[in-house]
Formats: sequence, structure tokens, C-alpha cells
Amino acid sequence: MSRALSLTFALRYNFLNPASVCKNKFIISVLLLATDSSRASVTRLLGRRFGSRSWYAKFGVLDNRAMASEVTGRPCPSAQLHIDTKQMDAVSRVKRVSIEGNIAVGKSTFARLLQSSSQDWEVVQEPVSKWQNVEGSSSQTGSNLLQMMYQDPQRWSYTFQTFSCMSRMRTQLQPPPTRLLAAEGTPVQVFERSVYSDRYIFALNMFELGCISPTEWAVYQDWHSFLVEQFAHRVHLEGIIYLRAPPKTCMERLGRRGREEESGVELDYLEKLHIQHEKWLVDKSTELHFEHLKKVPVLTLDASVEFETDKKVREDLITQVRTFFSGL
Ligand SMILES: Nc1ncnc2c1ncn2[C@@H]1O[C@H](COP(=O)(O)OP(=O)(O)OP(=O)(O)O)[C@@H](O)[C@H]1O
Ligand SMILES: Nc1nc(=O)c2ncn([C@H]3C[C@H](O)[C@@H](CO)O3)c2[nH]1
Repeated sequence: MSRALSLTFALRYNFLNPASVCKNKFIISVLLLATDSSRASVTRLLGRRFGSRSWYAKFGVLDNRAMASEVTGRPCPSAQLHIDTKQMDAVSRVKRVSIEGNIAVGKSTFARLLQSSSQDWEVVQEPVSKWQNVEGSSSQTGSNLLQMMYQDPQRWSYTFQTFSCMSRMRTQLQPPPTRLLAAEGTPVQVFERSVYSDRYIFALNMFELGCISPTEWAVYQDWHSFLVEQFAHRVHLEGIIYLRAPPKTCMERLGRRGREEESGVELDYLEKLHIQHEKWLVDKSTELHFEHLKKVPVLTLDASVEFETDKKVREDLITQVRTFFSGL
């Protein structure tokens, strides 16, 4: 970032200190005096100035001190943040990919395989335990919203989608761990599902099943679009891995796993979810509301194969993933 540009911001927004040179590095001092709206404006400007994949555009201008600490690897003791441009570049190198697929197709199993295959990849699990234990409800143990949704979908689907989407949003906003910033290959943050499958698979399906009313669907879409647009590059994905298997295979795996809340799930439900995945990720016939999402490359993997125990199958899948990541 040039000194002139920083000074321009300093003058224009009155919250950036002039950039200073410190041991051959530019250090940008950002005072946390900005209002949310001025941060958003600066983020937009930086996105335009440095490109949509730049660190600045991805994370906004440090609207979160914890994130700044994560990026710099140092605590932020005062309101003044010091960000090293080398680290900014390191963050912008991290690719963001989601694993999508039907219930029990093997996403978590595959995610564990990815995690153990490369130090450059960091898997972020789907926050299922949060849905099983909603803290702050009146009961002592916390409500099991996943169970409530399966037991009474008409009553609880909309509530479930608000909670699942917010928890996914938080997950996708997590900064990459410092380990990834030092990666020499292609560092990748891999999310189990995303704010996009929340809408284009599950919420859409619940609406089509009549478990979410037309009004609830309109409300969901309204805030979903607003949030995704507001967070923009911070929640964008650079790639999607689609684990694909026949619904019958998923049904068998679901039965074998034996998650209590899913005991009432029927094959018909998995078939409907399978069709939603196919429409979105293969046929591309789902109506999407985000331009960037239409262009995200999709790697479709045959997940009907036994990759838990067969080493050769595992290696073949990992090779495909490695090639996919290096092309992002
Ligand atoms: N390739 C595979 N071959 C055979 N069994 C598998 C395979 N992958 C996963 N399984 C088994 O299927 C069950 C479901 O797998 P897993 O929990 O990984 O699914 P998931 O897609 O993460 O589920 P969910 O949609 O609920 O998050 C587990 O019991 C797992 O051991
Ligand atoms: N209704 C609904 N909406 C979602 O966004 C969603 N995401 C996951 N799930 C269900 C599938 C597994 O049972 C379990 C774990 O993936 O949670 C969802 N159900």
C-alpha cells in the first residue's frame, strides 16, 4: 500500500495514520475510530483499488481486533493495530472452499482425510453441536434445535435455518489460522457446507416441501442476500467440492451412523436433497442470486466408493483435490 494512498485515506476518513516504513516493511496503523459505515466504504475502496481477492477486500479494514491479532500473530493491546503487508499477502493467498453433499454422504469423513493429508489445508467442521445445544434457552441443558426441526419441521424449519445460517456465517468469517499463512504450497480453508447450501439446498427444499411458508421464505431470502452482500468477499468461496453418491448409499450410511435426531429421516427426503444438489452443482439450473457464486468452480467426486478403508481410492481422491486446489 503506498504512502500516498494511506495518506489519502487518512485525510478522507480521518482514521488511518500515515503509513510508516519500519525495517523495510510498510506498517499500516489503523485506529479503531472508524464507524461501521466508514469501514464499509474503505473496504469497498480497497477492494476496488487492490482487486476483489486482496486481503483488504476479503476481510474489510480490520473491523475486528481479534482477527487482527490472528493475522499478525500478536495481541492488539491498544486501539492501534499494526499490520504487516507480507502477512496481508499471506492471508490473501488462502483459498476458501466448501465441501457440499447429501446427509451422511461422508463429508466429515472426507474432511478428516483432507486434514490429515496436508499441513496446508485447514478443515472447519459444520457447527452441528451448536444446533444440538442452543445455549441461552430457558432449559438448563439448552434446546436441541436439530431434533426439534426433524420432529416438527413445520414449526421449526424457519428457526432452524436462521440459526444454521448465522452459525455458518460465523464459521466462514473465521480468519485462517497462522499455520496457513506460512504455507509454502496452496493454503486452503475448507468449510463443511456453507451459507450457500443453507439457502440453495436446505432452506429452498423446506420451502418447496411447505415447511417454510412463502412469507418466511421471502424473509429468509431478504436477510440472506443482505448479509452475503454486506460481508461480500469475506464469505465468498473460490471453489466447491461436491461429494456425490446415490441417496440409497447415503441412507445406508445414515443408518449405520445412527445419529439419534435423524432416526425419522426417510429415503424420500434424501432423494429431494440429492435433486437440489444436482440442480445447483451439476445442471446449474438453480436460480442463484450472487454473481460470484455462478462462476465458482466445482469439483464433483464420486463418494459412493469406499474411501475410509481403501488406500488406493483415498490417494486417487486426494490427487484430484490437490490438482483442483492448485488451479484455483
Ligand atoms: N466412503 C465411505 N464409504 C463407506 N462409509 C462411509 C464413507 N464415508 C463415510 N462413511 C460412513 O458414513 C457415515 C456418515 O459419514 P459422515 O458423518 O462423514 O457424513 P456427513 O456427510 O458428514 O454427514 P452430515 O451430512 O450429517 O454432516 C459414517 O458412519 C461414516 O463412517
Ligand atoms: N433443515 C436443515 N437445514 C440445514 O441447513 C441443514 N444443515 C444440516 N442439516 C442437517 C442434516 C444432518 O441431519 C445434520 C448434520 O449435517 O443437520 C440441515 N437441516
